[in-house]
Amino acid sequence: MSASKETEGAVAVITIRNPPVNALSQQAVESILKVLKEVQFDPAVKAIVICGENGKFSAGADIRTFENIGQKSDSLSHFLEDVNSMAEKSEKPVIAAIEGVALGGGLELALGCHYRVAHVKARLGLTEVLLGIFPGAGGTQRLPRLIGLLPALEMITTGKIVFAPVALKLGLIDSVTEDNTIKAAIHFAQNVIGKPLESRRLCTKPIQCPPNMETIFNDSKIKLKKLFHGAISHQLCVEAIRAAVQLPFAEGILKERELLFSIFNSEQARDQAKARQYAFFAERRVTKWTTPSGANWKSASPHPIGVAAVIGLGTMGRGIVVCLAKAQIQVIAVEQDGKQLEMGRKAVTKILERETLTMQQRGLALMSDSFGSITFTLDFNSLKNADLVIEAVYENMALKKEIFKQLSSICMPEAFLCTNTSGLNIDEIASVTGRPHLVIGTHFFSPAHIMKLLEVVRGYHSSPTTISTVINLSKVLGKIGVVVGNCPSFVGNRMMGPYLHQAIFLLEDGCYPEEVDKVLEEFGLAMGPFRMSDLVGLDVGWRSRMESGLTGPKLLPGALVRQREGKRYSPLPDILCEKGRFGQKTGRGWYQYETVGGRNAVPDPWVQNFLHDYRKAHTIKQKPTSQNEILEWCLYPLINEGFNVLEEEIASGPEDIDVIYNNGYGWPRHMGGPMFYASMVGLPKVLTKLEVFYENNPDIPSLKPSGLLKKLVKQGSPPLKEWRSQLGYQNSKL
Ligand SMILES: CC/C=C\CC(=O)SCCNC(=O)CCNC(=O)[C@H](O)C(C)(C)COP(=O)(O)OP(=O)(O)OC[C@H]1O[C@@H](n2cnc3c(N)ncnc32)[C@H](O)[C@@H]1OP(=O)(O)O
Repeated sequence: MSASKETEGAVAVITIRNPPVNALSQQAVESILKVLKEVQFDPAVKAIVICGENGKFSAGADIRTFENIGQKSDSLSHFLEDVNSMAEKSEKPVIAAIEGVALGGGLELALGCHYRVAHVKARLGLTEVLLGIFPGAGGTQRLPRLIGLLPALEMITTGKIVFAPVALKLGLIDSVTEDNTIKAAIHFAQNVIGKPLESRRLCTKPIQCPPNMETIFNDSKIKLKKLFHGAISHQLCVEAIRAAVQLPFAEGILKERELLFSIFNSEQARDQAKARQYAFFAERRVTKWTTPSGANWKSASPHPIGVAAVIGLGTMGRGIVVCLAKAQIQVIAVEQDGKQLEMGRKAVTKILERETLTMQQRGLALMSDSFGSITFTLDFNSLKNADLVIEAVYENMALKKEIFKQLSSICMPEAFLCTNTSGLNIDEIASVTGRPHLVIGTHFFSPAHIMKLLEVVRGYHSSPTTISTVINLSKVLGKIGVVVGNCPSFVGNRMMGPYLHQAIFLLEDGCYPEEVDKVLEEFGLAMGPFRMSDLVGLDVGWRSRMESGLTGPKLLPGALVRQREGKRYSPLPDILCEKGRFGQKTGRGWYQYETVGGRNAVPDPWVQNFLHDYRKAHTIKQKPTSQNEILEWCLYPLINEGFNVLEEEIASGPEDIDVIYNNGYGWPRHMGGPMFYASMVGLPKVLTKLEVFYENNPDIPSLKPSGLLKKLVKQGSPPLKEWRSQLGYQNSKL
């Protein structure tokens, strides 16, 4: 953890060294300061280049030291600003040579330099806000001065990362190179020796501001509130940028400091920051997967995938083809019906065209000159060339088994066979093949080319190599793969079950869909349960309930309307489906939409009358329900199911569940994930509430508190990072 200096003629090169990403720890910053001072006073040095070791400039402050949030990151920013200020005031030109990443404090350091030279593949951003804080080392004051108010406002308030070509257009950097960045920066430095530096010092630069600034700031705050719900740091960013506009630089720096300090002084803001930082490390933690049998990420090496095949070109299949092609993997896309194949081809081509445009706008055209080639075919035999096959036909066990039987005989003996299912039994599918160890579940989320989550479902026989290969593939696809066990609905959807039932019971008891959705959306969920159900399609669950005899022709005669096998049951969604109200796809569901396929959910008087009549018919008394009761009634059973999932070793740790919810189910990151949220609320409180709920509703089994939750409370509610040790994964070799 140090910074070192070498000289190249009259140019001193300071290299930041703190593997793996040259994070700016206190020690690293001290070291940079020391070397920077040294070269200032060395008469042989006429210019200074600052770079990072191993192709990475710096990923910003060392987040590992933030655990003590309130002291460390706050003082670290002040300290880093001292370095930035020293570089800025230097009488010798200082050039940042940016390779890999310049993020957070890393970019703030580069902003303190007089010039910035970056490699074409470098990524730059002030990402602090995504960790619940904001740039506190001059970033909010310097960036608007460099690139203008509006682009700076966007970058700082959203944590947006830009690639070097875009950074060049924005004026964030001065030069882009495809060659050796440090050499290019040294060359650049030699050319600017002796040139006046005053105009290069951002602290002296005025900000170009549009006349309607107040409107811009207010609109920005409203937009951020919608986008990030109750997240405080985004709002504070706007205030800091307002200070940059209204105050001289030195006073702006003080205001930035004061606002950053206010985060550490507010319990809510501090909790949000902790949640976001936890979410960051949870995503890294899940890559170090482990299984109950003791296999883990270290015990197997992934196989590279050159050719992948996708069977079925419905919505999911098309999305999967797109993400494989974008990762430059050669794709064989198979359909059994000519018309479907043609529709699939057109849809994939259209998505890829859109993606190309987006990439060009993000300045990525240079890097993605080609997608992986795609062969669209009706010929199943072409699958013999694939290293890995992803079956993505609709959810029907008989059909999937038929396909896997064929795959077993057509594919190379070492080819991996994946099934894209949201809940079917992986072992049953694997059982028809001669290679169950190479069979695994890959639960993609819709739209598959956009959603980051991939639930990787290990079957009983899935080998560590198979798991490792698919986890590696998820990374290649830019996704986060989370290894889960094989049980009905796996982790995410299984936990959704009790949550959705609870929400529907609220409608029986007197609430309306929009009321329930509002509470959960204000909590921060991307969509409330009813808007989400309308988006997914109410018919999906209806079909599965008909299949399992809960409703429809298979329902046993004499079954009570609101009970199944002694458990509370609500027929409300079944009735909606019987009336053709499937959600957005039919223009009517829990809400009404302007058109079939419309997205703008409007409360529907028909639903309100229908609920009113239903309650009357079943003599249900309308109970007043507070916002807090709605929240606890819906979220605590979801969390409880999370504890069951952990106890049954379906998820290997709370982080796995939280990563699934943050990336697949629109859980607000500033709440960390459902298990983190439970730990913040306090396990005794969650348990007590569940006990009361269950006592009053013994016909709802999902309210019965999980054994693991009770055990943890009995043990004095240890912190979340210790829960894993209470699970059955003791034989893990981590
Ligand atoms: C000085 C105070 C002022 C400013 C405040 C800040 O700067 S806050 C920090 C802002 N920085 C960021 O938000 C960057 C966070 N990191 C990333 O986005 C990615 O890690 C990155 C740098 C793009 C690299 O991604 P990649 O996929 O290549 O690797 P991975 O994410 O697995 O990271 C590798 C290991 O490095 C650890 N790590 C990454 N960034 C930091 C960091 N800033 N501080 C500490 N550690 C960091 C990461 O946890 C991985 O560790 P491992 O033990 O291997 O899991």
